[in-house]
Amino acid sequence: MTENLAIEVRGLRKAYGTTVAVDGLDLAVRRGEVFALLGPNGAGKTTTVEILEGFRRADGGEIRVLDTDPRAVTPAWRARVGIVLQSTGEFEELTVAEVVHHFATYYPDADDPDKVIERVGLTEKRDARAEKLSGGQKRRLDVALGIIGRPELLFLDEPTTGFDPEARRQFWELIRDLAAAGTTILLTTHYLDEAEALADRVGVIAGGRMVAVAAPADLGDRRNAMATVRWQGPDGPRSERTHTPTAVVAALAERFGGEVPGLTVSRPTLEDIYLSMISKEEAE
Ligand SMILES: Nc1ncnc2c1ncn2[C@@H]1O[C@H](COP(=O)(O)OP(=O)(O)OP(=O)(O)O)[C@@H](O)[C@H]1O
Repeated sequence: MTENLAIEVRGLRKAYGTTVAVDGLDLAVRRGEVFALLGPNGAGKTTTVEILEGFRRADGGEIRVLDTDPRAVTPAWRARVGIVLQSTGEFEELTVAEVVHHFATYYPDADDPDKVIERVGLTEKRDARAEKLSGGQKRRLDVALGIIGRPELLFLDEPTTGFDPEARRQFWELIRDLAAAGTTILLTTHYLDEAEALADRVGVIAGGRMVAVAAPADLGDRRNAMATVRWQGPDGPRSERTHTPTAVVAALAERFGGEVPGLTVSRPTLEDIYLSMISKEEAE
């Protein structure tokens, strides 16, 4: 398998009874990359991620995670991988500081627990019991537990669900810091702006298969998608879809003899592209 890949998967398959959750999925995540998995509810994202984490057994396929098949993992491999699941909450009685200090003892080269508590923005809550935390604060604690072992590879399953906008921005900064320090990150998210803000590449899963992989700016040939030019005409709002928005704007500027009233130029957002991709897949 290829050396510079943190994750390499070919032909992954997993069924639950007659439900085929993952149906021949391929995935390659480079070392040091932030990779976001997108896909509708039930597409197979969590199943895939949990197989990569060694928590579920695949029915078939070749899988390498940090050069190891997760069907045969060792404690040494576990220590190199950080995991933030969709929900935890087994440590309700302990304080934030106690939980994080406790988890630090599991790892050979753990980070400083107080530093980690600060990084996730829980310093003010360090002595609060986990059961007293708000939903978003619990999620931050989950993230602290995912990164306390200084993982080479971090899995984040819908990490910012329940975060307020400020907490989300802080979390994004944390992810950028981790990525800048060389951590490979695989995240699943339903927030397209999050994928766009964080991911080097996104992979779209539909019906248990990978249907597209690209940088967010390139997904679905987005860079070359038609632009829409809008402006305020004498009789009301006007718009024109075009591959050459600059030429349209130049012509408008000439026609108006200067500033064009209400001028905007827009291209499809990542969400627009994603939704059209998914509806095409569902139609097939
Ligand atoms: N433990 C299980 N037993 C039976 N079926 C399951 C189980 N886990 C998942 N499935 C089914 O497998 C399919 C894929 O589910 P999965 O949780 O992997 O999707 P997902 O992409 O993570 O969805 P979401 O965005 O809702 O989290 C779904 O049809 C789901 O109902």
